[in-house]
Amino acid sequence: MGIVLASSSPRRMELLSNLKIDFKVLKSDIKETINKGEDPKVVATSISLQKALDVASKVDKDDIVIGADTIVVCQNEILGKPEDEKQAYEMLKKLSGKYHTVMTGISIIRLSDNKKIVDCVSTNVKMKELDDNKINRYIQTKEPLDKAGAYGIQGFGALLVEKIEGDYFNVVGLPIGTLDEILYRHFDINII
Ligand SMILES: Cc1cn([C@H]2C[C@H](O)[C@@H](COP(=O)(O)OP(=O)(O)OP(=O)(O)O)O2)c(=O)[nH]c1=O
Repeated sequence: MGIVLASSSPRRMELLSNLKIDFKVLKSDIKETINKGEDPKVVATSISLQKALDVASKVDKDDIVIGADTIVVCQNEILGKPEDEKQAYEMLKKLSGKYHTVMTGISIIRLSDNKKIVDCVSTNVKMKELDDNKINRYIQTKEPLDKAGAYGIQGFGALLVEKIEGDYFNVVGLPIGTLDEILYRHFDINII
Protein backbone atom coordinates (compact mmCIF):
# COMPACT_ATOMS: atom_id res chain seq x y z
CA MET A 1 0.00 0.00 0.00
CA GLY A 2 1.34 3.42 -0.91
CA ILE A 3 0.07 6.98 -0.57
CA VAL A 4 -0.21 9.00 -3.78
CA LEU A 5 -0.68 12.78 -3.77
CA ALA A 6 -2.68 13.72 -6.85
CA SER A 7 -1.20 17.20 -7.13
CA SER A 8 1.40 19.31 -8.87
CA SER A 9 1.29 21.93 -6.11
CA PRO A 10 4.75 22.35 -4.53
CA ARG A 11 3.01 23.62 -1.37
CA ARG A 12 0.99 20.43 -0.94
CA MET A 13 4.12 18.32 -1.47
CA GLU A 14 6.01 20.35 1.11
CA LEU A 15 3.23 20.10 3.71
CA LEU A 16 3.06 16.30 3.34
CA SER A 17 6.87 15.99 3.34
CA ASN A 18 7.01 17.88 6.65
CA LEU A 19 5.00 15.02 8.18
CA LYS A 20 7.66 12.51 7.06
CA ILE A 21 5.06 10.44 5.21
CA ASP A 22 6.28 8.20 2.43
CA PHE A 23 4.34 9.24 -0.66
CA LYS A 24 4.48 9.45 -4.43
CA VAL A 25 3.27 12.37 -6.50
CA LEU A 26 1.26 12.05 -9.67
CA LYS A 27 -0.44 15.07 -11.13
CA SER A 28 -3.93 14.86 -12.54
CA ASP A 29 -4.76 16.12 -16.00
CA ILE A 30 -8.33 17.19 -15.37
CA LYS A 31 -9.51 20.56 -16.60
CA GLU A 32 -10.75 22.68 -13.69
CA THR A 33 -13.88 24.55 -14.65
CA ILE A 34 -15.83 26.78 -12.30
CA ASN A 35 -19.29 27.83 -13.41
CA LYS A 36 -20.93 31.00 -12.12
CA GLY A 37 -23.50 30.46 -9.37
CA GLU A 38 -22.23 27.01 -8.31
CA ASP A 39 -22.08 26.23 -4.59
CA PRO A 40 -18.42 26.81 -3.59
CA LYS A 41 -18.27 23.75 -1.33
CA VAL A 42 -19.58 21.57 -4.14
CA VAL A 43 -17.01 23.09 -6.52
CA ALA A 44 -14.02 22.50 -4.19
CA THR A 45 -15.04 18.98 -3.21
CA SER A 46 -16.01 17.82 -6.68
CA ILE A 47 -12.80 19.13 -8.30
CA SER A 48 -10.74 17.45 -5.53
CA LEU A 49 -12.60 14.20 -6.23
CA GLN A 50 -12.07 14.50 -9.99
CA LYS A 51 -8.31 14.96 -9.39
CA ALA A 52 -8.18 11.93 -7.07
CA LEU A 53 -10.25 9.74 -9.44
CA ASP A 54 -8.11 10.69 -12.44
CA VAL A 55 -4.91 9.68 -10.64
CA ALA A 56 -6.57 6.60 -9.12
CA SER A 57 -7.00 5.23 -12.64
CA LYS A 58 -3.20 5.33 -13.14
CA VAL A 59 -1.80 3.82 -9.91
CA ASP A 60 -1.46 0.42 -8.17
CA LYS A 61 -4.62 -1.30 -7.05
CA ASP A 62 -3.74 -1.08 -3.35
CA ASP A 63 -2.76 2.62 -3.25
CA ILE A 64 -4.47 5.43 -1.37
CA VAL A 65 -4.89 8.60 -3.44
CA ILE A 66 -5.26 12.12 -2.02
CA GLY A 67 -6.70 14.95 -4.14
CA ALA A 68 -7.25 18.56 -3.07
CA ASP A 69 -8.62 21.76 -4.52
CA THR A 70 -8.41 25.24 -3.06
CA ILE A 71 -10.68 28.16 -3.95
CA VAL A 72 -11.29 31.61 -2.51
CA VAL A 73 -14.83 32.84 -1.95
CA CYS A 74 -15.46 36.57 -1.60
CA GLN A 75 -18.98 38.05 -1.52
CA ASN A 76 -20.43 34.89 -3.09
CA GLU A 77 -17.94 34.97 -5.96
CA ILE A 78 -15.53 32.07 -6.45
CA LEU A 79 -11.97 33.11 -7.25
CA GLY A 80 -9.70 30.44 -8.69
CA LYS A 81 -6.20 31.01 -10.01
CA PRO A 82 -5.83 34.25 -12.02
CA GLU A 83 -5.11 33.75 -15.71
CA ASP A 84 -2.97 36.86 -16.02
CA GLU A 85 -1.78 39.95 -14.15
CA LYS A 86 -4.95 41.87 -14.96
CA GLN A 87 -7.10 39.20 -13.32
CA ALA A 88 -4.70 39.07 -10.38
CA TYR A 89 -5.16 42.84 -9.94
CA GLU A 90 -8.96 42.52 -10.05
CA MET A 91 -8.94 39.72 -7.48
CA LEU A 92 -6.67 41.57 -5.05
CA LYS A 93 -8.72 44.75 -5.47
CA LYS A 94 -11.84 42.75 -4.59
CA LEU A 95 -10.22 41.14 -1.54
CA SER A 96 -8.84 44.45 -0.21
CA GLY A 97 -10.11 45.34 3.27
CA LYS A 98 -12.60 42.46 3.35
CA TYR A 99 -13.12 39.01 4.80
CA HIS A 100 -13.08 36.07 2.42
CA THR A 101 -13.21 32.32 2.88
CA VAL A 102 -10.54 29.93 1.65
CA MET A 103 -12.06 26.49 1.00
CA THR A 104 -10.09 23.36 0.33
CA GLY A 105 -11.91 20.27 -0.87
CA ILE A 106 -10.10 17.07 -0.01
CA SER A 107 -10.79 13.58 -1.38
CA ILE A 108 -9.18 10.34 -0.31
CA ILE A 109 -9.70 7.11 -2.24
CA ARG A 110 -8.53 3.64 -1.20
CA LEU A 111 -8.43 1.51 -4.30
CA SER A 112 -8.47 -1.91 -2.64
CA ASP A 113 -12.10 -1.50 -1.51
CA ASN A 114 -12.99 1.67 -3.47
CA LYS A 115 -13.62 3.59 -0.23
CA LYS A 116 -13.94 7.33 -0.83
CA ILE A 117 -13.99 10.08 1.80
CA VAL A 118 -14.67 13.66 0.71
CA ASP A 119 -14.51 16.72 2.96
CA CYS A 120 -14.18 20.49 2.77
CA VAL A 121 -12.36 22.79 5.20
CA SER A 122 -12.98 26.56 5.41
CA THR A 123 -10.73 29.29 6.82
CA ASN A 124 -11.76 32.94 7.08
CA VAL A 125 -9.13 35.48 6.11
CA LYS A 126 -9.30 39.27 6.53
CA MET A 127 -7.17 41.26 4.08
CA LYS A 128 -5.64 44.62 4.90
CA GLU A 129 -6.68 47.63 2.83
CA LEU A 130 -4.49 47.34 -0.26
CA ASP A 131 -3.74 50.44 -2.32
CA ASP A 132 -2.90 50.16 -6.04
CA ASN A 133 0.80 50.67 -5.39
CA LYS A 134 0.91 47.71 -3.01
CA ILE A 135 -1.17 45.51 -5.31
CA ASN A 136 1.03 46.28 -8.32
CA ARG A 137 4.26 45.74 -6.39
CA TYR A 138 2.88 42.42 -5.13
CA ILE A 139 1.93 41.32 -8.64
CA GLN A 140 5.52 42.10 -9.76
CA THR A 141 6.76 39.42 -7.33
CA LYS A 142 4.96 36.88 -9.62
CA GLU A 143 3.59 35.21 -6.52
CA PRO A 144 -0.13 35.61 -7.38
CA LEU A 145 -0.22 33.77 -10.70
CA ASP A 146 -0.51 30.12 -9.65
CA LYS A 147 -2.58 30.69 -6.53
CA ALA A 148 -6.29 30.82 -5.80
CA GLY A 149 -7.38 34.39 -5.00
CA ALA A 150 -4.06 35.67 -6.40
CA TYR A 151 -2.09 35.52 -3.15
CA GLY A 152 0.06 33.13 -1.15
CA ILE A 153 -0.15 33.53 2.61
CA GLN A 154 3.11 31.58 2.97
CA GLY A 155 5.08 34.19 0.99
CA PHE A 156 4.94 37.98 0.52
CA GLY A 157 1.17 37.48 0.73
CA ALA A 158 1.60 37.23 4.50
CA LEU A 159 2.13 41.00 4.42
CA LEU A 160 -1.32 41.55 2.90
CA VAL A 161 -3.24 39.62 5.55
CA GLU A 162 -4.68 41.25 8.68
CA LYS A 163 -5.88 38.10 10.43
CA ILE A 164 -7.10 34.56 9.90
CA GLU A 165 -9.68 32.39 11.67
CA GLY A 166 -9.14 28.67 11.24
CA ASP A 167 -6.51 26.34 9.83
CA TYR A 168 -3.51 28.15 8.29
CA PHE A 169 -2.45 25.03 6.35
CA ASN A 170 -5.87 24.93 4.71
CA VAL A 171 -5.12 28.35 3.19
CA VAL A 172 -1.78 27.07 1.86
CA GLY A 173 -3.68 24.26 0.09
CA LEU A 174 -3.81 21.17 2.31
CA PRO A 175 -5.64 20.96 5.67
CA ILE A 176 -3.21 18.50 7.22
CA GLY A 177 -5.05 18.27 10.56
CA THR A 178 -8.23 17.16 8.83
CA LEU A 179 -6.27 14.85 6.54
CA ASP A 180 -4.73 13.19 9.62
CA GLU A 181 -8.18 12.73 11.20
CA ILE A 182 -9.60 11.18 8.02
CA LEU A 183 -6.62 8.83 7.59
CA TYR A 184 -6.95 7.68 11.20
CA ARG A 185 -10.72 7.42 11.43
CA HIS A 186 -11.51 5.95 8.03
CA PHE A 187 -8.30 4.20 6.93
CA ASP A 188 -6.67 3.21 10.22
CA ILE A 189 -3.46 5.12 9.39
CA ASN A 190 -1.53 6.95 12.13
CA ILE A 191 0.78 9.69 10.87
CA ILE A 192 2.56 10.19 14.21
C1 LIG B 1 -4.98 31.27 -0.90
C2 LIG B 1 -3.73 30.49 -1.23
C3 LIG B 1 -3.67 29.55 -2.25
N1 LIG B 1 -2.53 28.87 -2.54
C4 LIG B 1 -2.45 27.87 -3.61
C5 LIG B 1 -2.74 26.43 -3.16
C6 LIG B 1 -3.00 25.73 -4.47
O1 LIG B 1 -1.76 25.21 -4.98
C7 LIG B 1 -3.50 26.86 -5.39
C8 LIG B 1 -4.92 26.63 -5.82
O2 LIG B 1 -4.93 25.82 -6.95
P1 LIG B 1 -5.43 24.33 -6.98
O3 LIG B 1 -6.18 24.15 -8.27
O4 LIG B 1 -6.13 23.95 -5.71
O5 LIG B 1 -4.10 23.46 -7.03
P2 LIG B 1 -2.90 23.49 -8.06
O6 LIG B 1 -3.39 23.77 -9.45
O7 LIG B 1 -1.82 24.40 -7.52
O8 LIG B 1 -2.33 22.00 -7.96
P3 LIG B 1 -3.09 20.62 -8.36
O9 LIG B 1 -4.37 20.96 -9.07
O10 LIG B 1 -2.13 19.89 -9.24
O11 LIG B 1 -3.31 19.92 -7.05
O12 LIG B 1 -3.41 28.08 -4.64
C9 LIG B 1 -1.37 29.11 -1.81
O13 LIG B 1 -0.33 28.50 -2.06
N2 LIG B 1 -1.42 30.02 -0.78
C10 LIG B 1 -2.52 30.74 -0.47
O14 LIG B 1 -2.47 31.55 0.49
